[in-house]
Amino acid sequence: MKFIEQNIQGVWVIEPSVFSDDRGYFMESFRQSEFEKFVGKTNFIQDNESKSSRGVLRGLHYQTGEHAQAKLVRVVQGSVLDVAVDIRKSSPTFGKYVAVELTAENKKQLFVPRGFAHGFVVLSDIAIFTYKIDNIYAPNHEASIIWSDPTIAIDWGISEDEILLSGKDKTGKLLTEAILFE
Ligand SMILES: Cc1cn([C@H]2C[C@H](O)[C@@H](COP(=O)(O)OP(=O)(O)O[C@H]3O[C@H](C)C(=O)[C@H](O)[C@H]3O)O2)c(=O)[nH]c1=O
Repeated sequence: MKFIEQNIQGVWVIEPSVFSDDRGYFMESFRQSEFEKFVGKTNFIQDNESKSSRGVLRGLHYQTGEHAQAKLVRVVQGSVLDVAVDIRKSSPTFGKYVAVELTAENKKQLFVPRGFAHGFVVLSDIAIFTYKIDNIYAPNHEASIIWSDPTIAIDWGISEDEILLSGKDKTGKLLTEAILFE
């Protein structure tokens, strides 16, 4: 299992070791001791899964204040471009983002720390997205930043007319209006 810190401190790409044979493959998708050696103490308490079709963009989401969530995300079918945006006002990388293609083939995972907005866009016909979070779902403390925020200027890798959004995501706030982290 390889841990590669990204160009924003605290954001990690994890590449599990895959053992293939004539039956298929085996891999450890998560080992707490290894994870904590690189990323630090994290207590994941909830697993989520979503299925989406090509062009669906879920994000940019986060939970505010003490309800903030760290996420360990991966794709088990298809492929997505996954994006984590630093929205901590005091961070030297405030407003900067990491974008990584996560696919069922490359088996890459992305660790998104608390203090980040997170989202992904589906690049394959179907994508099944599964992830661990370290703080319980708090619907009254959810917030969204619009996917097309001009200050962040994310290159999603697909044309705007292909993007499918929920009603909530169509009304995400600009970074300049959003509730941020210290
Ligand atoms: C997130 C969540 C949702 N729900 C229910 C609430 C709605 O009835 C339904 C769909 O929720 P939503 O449209 O917010 O799902 P996503 O757009 O996939 O939201 C997620 O998308 C991006 C990628 C994220 O990083 C967050 O984990 C999360 O915000 O599931 C729950 O019951 N528990 C939960 O933890």
